Amino acid sequence: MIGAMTNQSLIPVVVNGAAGKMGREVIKAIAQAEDLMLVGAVDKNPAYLGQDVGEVIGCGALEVPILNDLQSVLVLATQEKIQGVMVDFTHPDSVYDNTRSAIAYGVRPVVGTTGLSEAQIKDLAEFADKASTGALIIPNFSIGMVLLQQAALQAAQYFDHVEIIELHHNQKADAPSGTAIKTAQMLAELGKTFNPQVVTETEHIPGARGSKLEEDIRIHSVRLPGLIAHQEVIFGAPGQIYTLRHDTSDRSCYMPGVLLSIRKVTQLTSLVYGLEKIL
Ligand SMILES: NC(=O)C1=CN([C@@H]2O[C@H](COP(=O)(O)OP(=O)(O)OC[C@H]3O[C@@H](n4cnc5c(N)ncnc54)[C@H](OP(=O)(O)O)[C@@H]3O)[C@@H](O)[C@H]2O)C=CC1
Ligand SMILES: O=C(O)C1=N[C@H](C(=O)O)C[C@H](O)C1
Repeated sequence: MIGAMTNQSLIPVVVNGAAGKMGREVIKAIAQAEDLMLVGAVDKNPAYLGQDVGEVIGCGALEVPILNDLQSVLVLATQEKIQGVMVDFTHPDSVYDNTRSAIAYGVRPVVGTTGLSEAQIKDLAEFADKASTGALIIPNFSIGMVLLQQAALQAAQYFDHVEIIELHHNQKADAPSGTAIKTAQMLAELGKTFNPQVVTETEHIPGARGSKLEEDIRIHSVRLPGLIAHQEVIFGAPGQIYTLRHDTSDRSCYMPGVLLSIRKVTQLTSLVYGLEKIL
């Protein structure tokens, strides 16, 4: 129980991508959280410009208009007594600039948008360090995915062969998914050699064997309407297959992780990559 909180003790939050699939869920979750206060909603979709974000998402007026200028909304967040947080669920093309802007304004970013390169994450980490600003980059906010990744790390102690299949709705802009990349990176960090080649392979159609990220770990991406977000990590050994699978059936599954991240980022002074590091 959080108890009676005055406006001055609430964490001010800006949501970027507020009218999108994830942004809408995040707005609802913030509106129901007693310790958070929505101070800004940003979206580039012109259909919603100037409209009350609560009305747009169907949860009743929240007295927060959807604006399209992130910088001016970040300024609003800096006028509160407590340092603000920006939650970003926008697009791979803009997430780097959005995150840099938030750090520059002293607003702590919680980044759910995928598609940042390793170099961009490194650069943002250095920028956050210099500014002593907490920042979170979380490719997947669901607890089920953290558990899958932990199980994969355990299984990797006993299996030398592994491939990843990620399956998403066909409105997804980036491939492979941020989650699949993070999963492959976590496996690679174990420092073992995966998938020793047993024959010389020829791809008669380029891409047939998927993309290869770290340590020869292949990722295969499926895009279909009807899917939300799914991932399999498949381990193979002579005579056996061990499959780990996570299925998302509703985007509400990400909200406990998003709320936790908003609260945790206020206690950080550097950038952290991955939900598993703040649980
Ligand atoms: N970390 C996690 O757990 C999860 C991450 N994601 C990631 O989050 C991102 C968003 O996903 P989703 O909500 O499904 O996508 P949507 O396309 O449904 O929503 C994105 C919203 O952001 C708007 N937008 C795009 N660019 C900008 C910008 N530069 N400034 C402000 N608003 C912008 C879009 O407007 P318009 O429609 O006009 O383009 C749209 O309204 C993706 O990268 C996805 O992979 C998704 C689910 C979970
Ligand atoms: O676009 C999505 O939907 C999702 N994107 C994230 C990713 O790229 O990993 C997280 C989740 O898979 C849903």
